[in-house]
Amino acid sequence: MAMAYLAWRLARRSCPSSLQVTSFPVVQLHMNRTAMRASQKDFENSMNQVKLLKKDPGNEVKLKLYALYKQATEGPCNMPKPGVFDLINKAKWDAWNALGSLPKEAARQNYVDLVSSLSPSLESSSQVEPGTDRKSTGFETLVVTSEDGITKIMFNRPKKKNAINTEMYHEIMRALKAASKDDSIITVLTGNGDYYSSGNDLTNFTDIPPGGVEEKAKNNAVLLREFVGCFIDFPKPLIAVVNGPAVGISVTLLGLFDAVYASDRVSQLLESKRSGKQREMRAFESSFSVASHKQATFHTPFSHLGQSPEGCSSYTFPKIMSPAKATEMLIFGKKLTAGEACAQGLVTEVFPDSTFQKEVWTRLKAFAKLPPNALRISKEVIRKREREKLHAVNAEECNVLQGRWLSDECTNAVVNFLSRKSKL
Ligand SMILES: CCCCCC/C=C/C(=O)SCCNC(=O)CCNC(=O)[C@H](O)C(C)(C)COP(=O)(O)OP(=O)(O)OC[C@H]1O[C@@H](n2cnc3c(N)ncnc32)[C@H](O)[C@@H]1OP(=O)(O)O
Repeated sequence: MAMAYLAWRLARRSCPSSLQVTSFPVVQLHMNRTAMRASQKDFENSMNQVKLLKKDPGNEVKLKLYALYKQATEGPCNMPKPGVFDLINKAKWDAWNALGSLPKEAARQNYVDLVSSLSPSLESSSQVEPGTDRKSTGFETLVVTSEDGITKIMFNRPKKKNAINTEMYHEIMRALKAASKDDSIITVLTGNGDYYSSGNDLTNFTDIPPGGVEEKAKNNAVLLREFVGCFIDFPKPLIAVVNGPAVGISVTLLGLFDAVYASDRVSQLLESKRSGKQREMRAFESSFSVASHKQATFHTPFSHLGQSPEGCSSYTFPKIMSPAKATEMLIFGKKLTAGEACAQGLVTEVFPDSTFQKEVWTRLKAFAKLPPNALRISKEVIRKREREKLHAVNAEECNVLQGRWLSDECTNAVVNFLSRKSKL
């Protein structure tokens, strides 16, 4: 009996409150010990789950996981405190040391609880495994699905950063036309892989038809005008889920969307790059062996490419963010973080990266439960005032671009891009 009591006292002292022994029946102690063995098993499963995380949970969560792991396996922090300039190890030490004398079992349970709270990013989110160019029926460059009242059009050229080639322009138009007529309530565009889209596929300028570059430029201008027109006239709420960097036309079109959601990784990683700390941030990321995802940035390098704005951005961007901010993006090619894009009105809302997909899709499913006719009619009330103007702007932008595509500035920029790797 004395041994059982001793076991009970030990169990009582080290049991996390969730397993607190309140009475002293041996069977209760046995059940709790089984629960603790289960939590050890859960702990090991959770460690494996962390390695399978599809979405980077963010540095704060990774520090918590590190600290709980150390506390659960080694007990209270037993490392000497790193120097102030050893940023990564100092952050880790602080996180572990903050747990004080938390018992190993409690740390283990907290670790399991934390990993299970990340479970949405363990499930397949809206992403298809990058690199697996899974084809939907009828599309080569997109994955189009329709469920929960949402038609999702996912750019699916992840190996080419979802660059939009001629085929993809046509497929996006076809998918939008089908979505405007199907029984879905809202339509969502997003990217598969680490990029939302790197914009126009620059090889679009290389397959020259018999009529020469003039015919190519004219054909591209006709295609672009029809493509942007589909976004101007799209009748349902159109929402962008910007899962990674967006470049060129994939950015300018956002001015024609009804909502744009992006994750906050931008502020963490792009700003650390700007402050020269990116090396530390990359090293820190790799110490958690979680696939580092590209931060969502918004870049319109038109001048660098010898080109000019499209997607009605020459009209929408000054209206959305002021002429000066539009100039910084469209003329000088300033790359924005999601936070900056949100501050300037191009992005509607920024979400924590660790919960981005879960929060956004929960919200979109709620939107899709709203009365469809009210949504369409409300969008029409807003869009009809601008529709004629937007089509006129689109026509003018395409005419200007048709000339730009024949310029030496554009030709040189495209050649430089396409030949850059051959120099390596
Ligand atoms: C009908 C015509 C309509 C025209 C409309 C007007 C539209 C204008 C625009 O959209 S302008 C903007 C065009 N886009 C760009 O200039 C981006 C070019 N790409 C890059 O700068 C880089 O690839 C990157 C910063 C997006 C990514 O860099 P990195 O992470 O180093 O990856 P890689 O460069 O190795 O890219 C992987 C792979 O993808 C190919 N690729 C990426 N983007 C494009 C692109 N826009 N066009 C063609 N190919 C692209 C890249 O070449 C690599 O291919 P490889 O692995 O070498 O085969």
